[in-house]
Amino acid sequence: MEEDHKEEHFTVAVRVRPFVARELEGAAQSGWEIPGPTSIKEASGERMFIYDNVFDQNTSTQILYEEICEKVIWKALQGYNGCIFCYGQTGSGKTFTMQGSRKDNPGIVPLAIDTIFTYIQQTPDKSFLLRCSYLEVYNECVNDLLNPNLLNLQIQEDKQSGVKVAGATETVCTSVNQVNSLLYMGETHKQIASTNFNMRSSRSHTIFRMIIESKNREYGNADLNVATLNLIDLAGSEGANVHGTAASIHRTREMSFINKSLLTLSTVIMRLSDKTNNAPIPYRDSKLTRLLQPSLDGESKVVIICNISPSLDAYEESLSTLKFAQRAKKIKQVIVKNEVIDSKALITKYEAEIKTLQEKLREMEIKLAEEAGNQGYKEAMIKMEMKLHTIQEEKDQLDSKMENLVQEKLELQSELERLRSMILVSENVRLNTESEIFTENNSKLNDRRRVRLSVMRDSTPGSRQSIARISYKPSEILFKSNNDGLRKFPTVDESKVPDISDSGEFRETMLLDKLDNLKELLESEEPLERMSMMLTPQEIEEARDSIRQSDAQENKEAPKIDFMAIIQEQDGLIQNFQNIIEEKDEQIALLKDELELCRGNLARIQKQLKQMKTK
Ligand SMILES: Nc1ncnc2c1ncn2[C@@H]1O[C@H](COP(=O)(O)OP(=O)(O)OP(=O)(O)O)[C@@H](O)[C@H]1O
Repeated sequence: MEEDHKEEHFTVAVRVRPFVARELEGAAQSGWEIPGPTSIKEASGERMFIYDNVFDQNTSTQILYEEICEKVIWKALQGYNGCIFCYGQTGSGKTFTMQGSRKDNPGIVPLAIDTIFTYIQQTPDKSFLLRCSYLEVYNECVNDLLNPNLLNLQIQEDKQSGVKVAGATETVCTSVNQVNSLLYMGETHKQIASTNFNMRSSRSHTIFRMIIESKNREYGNADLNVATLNLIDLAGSEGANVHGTAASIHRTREMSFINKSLLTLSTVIMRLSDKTNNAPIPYRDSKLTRLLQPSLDGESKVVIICNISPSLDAYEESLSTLKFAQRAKKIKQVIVKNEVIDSKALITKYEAEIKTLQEKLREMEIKLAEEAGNQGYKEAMIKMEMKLHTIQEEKDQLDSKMENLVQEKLELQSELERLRSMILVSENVRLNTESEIFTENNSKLNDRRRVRLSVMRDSTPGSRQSIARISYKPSEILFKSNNDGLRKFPTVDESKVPDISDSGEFRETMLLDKLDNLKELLESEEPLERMSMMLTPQEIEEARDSIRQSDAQENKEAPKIDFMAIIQEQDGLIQNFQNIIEEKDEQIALLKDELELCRGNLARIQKQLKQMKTK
């Protein structure tokens, strides 16, 4: 059940009716003044009372209803119990306020019926069930006003449905007219009698009860609310001397029951207003308070309208009513909403709640998926950027490797060119070698060649490649050694040296002549001395050493040079270079493929990244 603490739920109002004809016939002296909308004061004294509302003689029931009653009806339509009752001495205007005159001054009951049906009409998303009963408590008996045969009905109580009148007629009403018919029928069965103060005095407490069931159409029986609205017209209290001697025993008995029940009501109200008193509240002391218990002990929105006569003649009764209202004013009420605990309705309600929760869950799942998607997207971006970076690095490395390979290839090609030029030199040598082999009769030339080779060998020990590195200059012969750079020997008169570009045997003869001359020069001391102008002392010494070594070698049998082997070795070397170049070419081709792949990946990843960033 849902509690509602926000509003004041126990409203106490005072209504002062106008003077009636009977009173106007007399002095019609006013006993009360109404200084403001919430206060009432003794006309001839200083006593003043404050309530939630004080309505003067000129206030219509319609205004009173709208001010304090309509909200109770609205609450009942939302599932909160409501109770409106009129309290006051006989002839003070209770019935006028509660029932009114149907045409000119409708009372609270018809106005409430109008409100209920108008609301039902204007609320298509809800369905309602309205059940009406009309009861009276007369001489401590509960009678059914809708069925005069149902008298002295039993009040039953259980935790589930609260206080109920067993067997009371409950008529399902579907229209205003139907309810009005019921009211009319009930009033015909009411205990009415003539009193000194009222020609048609209600001798019973009447309770018009409407049970309003409402449910939201969408959820079936879920959210089924049931509210009980009690609209009570109490019998008027009377003083013992009211009927005077004319009062019959029957009327005295009536009066006794009325006063007793009103006294009990007054006690209950007093106890409810005094929270310091923990004694049980005497609801059971009267049928009226038993029936009103659910409304009074905190389950209903309650409005008490205390009706008084304006006349000074009724001062004591009016004062008594105002005191009762003062006690009631102290009651603090917290109301609760009644929801049906029917298992079927509960299942439907839980199903509706599950459905709502499932929808919420689905919404959350979608949200989470979107967030996860965003997260995944971010992670994918980071991964791709890292991959892009790695591929970029790989590409740079491949570029640099490729550059190195191309450089190596160029160097190799250059070396190959040089080797090829060597071949040319070797071929020349081969030609000479062949002439050496096949021209046996040219012994002088043969001797000279032997000498030349000997000199060359001595000058470049252990290196046959150095032979290929011999270079000719007009003024000197240079022997380039792998180990110690150049050894320089001066030639004879430069002007007489023929142009070495001349080919053939002449060039070789000239060279051999130069060598012969050099040898001769080196063999004598004198020429060496003369050569000192041209050579440094160290060079002269080196030349002498060379001659000595040469002499020593001359004594031995000069080894025969295998020119074919040298040439073959050169050819092998060239072949090796060619192989290496081919290998490099293959590597370059592979690298090119890899680079192409890298470029493709790079472009793809960059495109993906661009797409992701534009999302
Ligand atoms: N506000 C009012 N304006 C005009 N007439 C009123 C008003 N209140 C009451 N009356 C008239 O006063 C008379 C007594 O009113 P009513 O019958 O409602 O008193 P009551 O408190 O119900 O009395 P009882 O307890 O004896 O039934 C009626 O004639 C009624 O028309």
